[in-house]
Amino acid sequence: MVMEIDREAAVEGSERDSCDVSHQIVGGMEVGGAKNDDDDRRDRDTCTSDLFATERKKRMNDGMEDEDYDVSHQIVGKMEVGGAKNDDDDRRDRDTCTSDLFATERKKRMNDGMEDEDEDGSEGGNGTEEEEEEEGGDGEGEEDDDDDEEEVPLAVPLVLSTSDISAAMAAAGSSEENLKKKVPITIITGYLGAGKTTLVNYVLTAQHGHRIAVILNEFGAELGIEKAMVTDGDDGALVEEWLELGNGCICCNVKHDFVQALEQLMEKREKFDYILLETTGLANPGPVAAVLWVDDPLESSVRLDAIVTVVDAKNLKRQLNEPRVYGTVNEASMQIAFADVIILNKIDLVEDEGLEEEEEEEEEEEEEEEGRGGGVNEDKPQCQGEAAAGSGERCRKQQQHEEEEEEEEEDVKGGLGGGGGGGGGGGGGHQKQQPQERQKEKEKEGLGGGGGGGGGGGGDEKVNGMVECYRREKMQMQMHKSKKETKKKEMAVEALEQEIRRINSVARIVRAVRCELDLRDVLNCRSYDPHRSLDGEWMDLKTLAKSDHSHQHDSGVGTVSFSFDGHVDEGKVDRCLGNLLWERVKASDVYRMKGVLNVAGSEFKHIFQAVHELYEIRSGQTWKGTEARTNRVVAIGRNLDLEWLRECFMECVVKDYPA
Ligand SMILES: Nc1nc2c(ncn2[C@@H]2O[C@H](COP(=O)(O)OP(=O)(O)OP(=O)(O)O)[C@@H](O)[C@H]2O)c(=O)[nH]1
Repeated sequence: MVMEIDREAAVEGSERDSCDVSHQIVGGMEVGGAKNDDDDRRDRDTCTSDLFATERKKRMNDGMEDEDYDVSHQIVGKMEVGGAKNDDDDRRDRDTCTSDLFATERKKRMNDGMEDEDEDGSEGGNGTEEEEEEEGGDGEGEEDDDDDEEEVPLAVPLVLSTSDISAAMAAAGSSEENLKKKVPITIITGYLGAGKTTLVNYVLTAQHGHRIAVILNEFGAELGIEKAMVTDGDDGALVEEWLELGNGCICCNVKHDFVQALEQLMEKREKFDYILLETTGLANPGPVAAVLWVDDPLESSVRLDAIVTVVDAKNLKRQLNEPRVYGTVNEASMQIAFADVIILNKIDLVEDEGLEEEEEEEEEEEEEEEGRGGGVNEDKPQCQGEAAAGSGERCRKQQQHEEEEEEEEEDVKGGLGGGGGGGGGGGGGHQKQQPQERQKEKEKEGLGGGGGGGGGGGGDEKVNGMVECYRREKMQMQMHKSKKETKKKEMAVEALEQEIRRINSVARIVRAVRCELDLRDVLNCRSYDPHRSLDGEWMDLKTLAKSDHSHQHDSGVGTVSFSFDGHVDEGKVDRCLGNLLWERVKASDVYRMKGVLNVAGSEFKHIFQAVHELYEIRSGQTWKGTEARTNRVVAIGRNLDLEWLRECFMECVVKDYPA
């Protein structure tokens, strides 16, 4: 089953009253005065949202759980718009969900050849002007250019089985072909100053063979600034098309404008084959992603490729812990939560803050070990091959000590030999020799007598030796220091990755400086492609969900994953997902979800996915003979309770289902 949004429908939703649309859907339904003005978007949104919520609640009350889980169908028959409209408690903007249903309806109607039937769900309902136009239309569901004559999308039952999908595919060409026709769009999000523009510039100037259109979302006052920062190349050669969205944040007040602007951009689609969308630093990518996540193979001309979140490695901790008004979520956490790919940028600026203690302890341990073993430590600087001369001071003292010893010996010998000398200083004076050898040499020197003046030369060599010793020691110290620094930095970066993982345990993390990375990490990721093998998606989904798992950041945002056995009732899972995403039971807020289901009566794995308030359940590949038919679920959101979520899903398991 697919719950999706249609951009056209969304445009319609923004251009006219959504309640009006609902009115068309349900035929004789009373919508009250909501139809009139389009100056009050909030009312409209509430209205459409409530249509959905009300219907769901009603269905539950009516004990319809065991019926066909055709939510949209039920809505057509049972919506009560008037009362629902005033439910101010529902803060969520569900207009996308309703748009989605409307679009779905229209598609289904086309597939079913129902154009001539009365769709309004109320017998004998009056056909509206729009419906009449649609009936007389071309059957392709094309929008009429004239606003006044726009088609009205309708809600209908939608149960996509594999055969439905195959049929749709066959009608539209193969999925691969179709996918190619769609323009991929990558959402680039990230906190203020994280490096989003740097990434856009990097992509634009790299070799990838794409003709790229860039969409920039800026706050009104900044309009033009962001564009000026993007490298456009000579004569604008690097950017095929621009789209600037001002007047606010794309995730809230310019969402509708965005959809419209995107439509206009798509009219020039022959000029580009890839879109990069850079959001403002404070954007919540969820609603935008939901708008773009149009998964039907027939309808959309764009496909959401991936949400790429750029993270500022230097400031991440501070940003994640920035206090927020109670009940609201830190944008930085949200952006990480929604990500398919996270670029941990600016790692050149990562400092080893907070690691001193750990590091000192480590150092102490090393030294202790050294003291115990007395052996050579490769990391430690050594003086002229001497083992474990740990510091310049030690080197100097050791050398001084050896020199003094030598001088003493020489004095004695000089006295004995009667002819002073020191015999040439033995090439540097502090070379270590076996005592016996040294003794022999000294004896020779003494016996040879004379040789005065050689001592001076020996002194020079000693100085040279000292210099050489210090030079080597300095080099070794530097190497040691840089090794230590690299190690500390590595530990600091790992700590940041762990922090990210506590929020989103499944996104791919790519480290970068100035966003220089392998372009395959950000382009054509196909993160939302239902035909892609599960192995490649949210990389750890398979392994992650094998055992129950719950990570949560201090902000309350985190990842939970679990698995369970049994055959599930798809309809129940559908309702379960609806509840989780729309009802916010137990104050939970699910941002992203993915999973594999073992659906009763099906030989196919069913893959479900949720983004913001939209979700889909699709049948995928067949279960292999030897494969364990385990249900697996991964969810990212706020205040997620593993046990409770697990229970919700477990309730969907069909009891006594034959093995
Ligand atoms: N040292 C360092 N600086 C970086 C790196 N990446 C980006 N910068 C710098 O960080 C600053 C902000 O980068 P932008 O790309 O403008 O960041 P942004 O996310 O687009 O910023 P806003 O649009 O203001 O939210 C610029 O001065 C960049 O040159 C990096 O990896 N290391």
